[in-house]
Amino acid sequence: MHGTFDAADIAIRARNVTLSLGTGEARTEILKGIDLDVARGESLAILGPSGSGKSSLMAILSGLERASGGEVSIGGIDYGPLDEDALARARRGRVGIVLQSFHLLPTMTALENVAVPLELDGRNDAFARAEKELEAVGLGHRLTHYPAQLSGGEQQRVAIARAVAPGPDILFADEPTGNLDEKTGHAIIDILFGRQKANGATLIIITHDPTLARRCDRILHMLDGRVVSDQRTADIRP
Ligand SMILES: Nc1ncnc2c1ncn2[C@@H]1O[C@H](COP(=O)(O)OP(=O)(O)OP(=O)(O)O)[C@@H](O)[C@H]1O
Repeated sequence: MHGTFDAADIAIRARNVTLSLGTGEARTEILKGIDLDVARGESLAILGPSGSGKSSLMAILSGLERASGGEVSIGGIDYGPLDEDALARARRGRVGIVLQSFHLLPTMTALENVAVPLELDGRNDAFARAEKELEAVGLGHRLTHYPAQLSGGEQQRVAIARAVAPGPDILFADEPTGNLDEKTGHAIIDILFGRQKANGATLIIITHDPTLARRCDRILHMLDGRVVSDQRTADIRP
């Protein structure tokens, strides 16, 4: 396995992570023992067929969901003993997440969706910063629109602006270009990689796009709840 680093350089560490969901006969083993170290500042693409467990792994690594077994630590903090409040506090401002289903608040405008989390974090430049982030994703003209008044791709871009606005140490994105045309998709990816470089952030992207995967430092392939290959992009032949 690639990715064995000094403890201080590790952004994410997972050991024998398992996830089982459902009860009785419907109980399914979704993750079957994942071991993974991701270095600070590294970019990692997760590829694999539908249902292989990519989103489930991201949910656990980002702290949105609890593993059934094993250990997960982010930036040296062990998630296991933390209660929900402590976990939320540990993640706030340090972990940015862009999910497939955006999770925008329907009663807030695009600007408020990005600014309010910053405000809750105690930043007094929340609205100015949110406006800048929305301009960076090409939505300067949609600040006062509500999610229902935005296209899927525009909602995607609001979700990305919201995730990157606090300058997180670790950025997770689940198929960030899935709803975007090719040109907008490339622009969004440039923003994600730009942020990663500028902040020395760690970037983890689930994608079905091999070209996007190749822009990452490292590519992980999943199959049936397991990591079946883990390669540095520089070692992959063209
Ligand atoms: N709450 C649940 N109860 C039971 N099974 C679930 C639940 N959530 C997800 N699964 C199953 O877990 C497996 C992995 O799902 P996951 O969404 O992690 O896959 P994925 O690789 O991200 O797929 P995709 O590329 O389609 O998004 C799937 O077979 C899915 O049906």
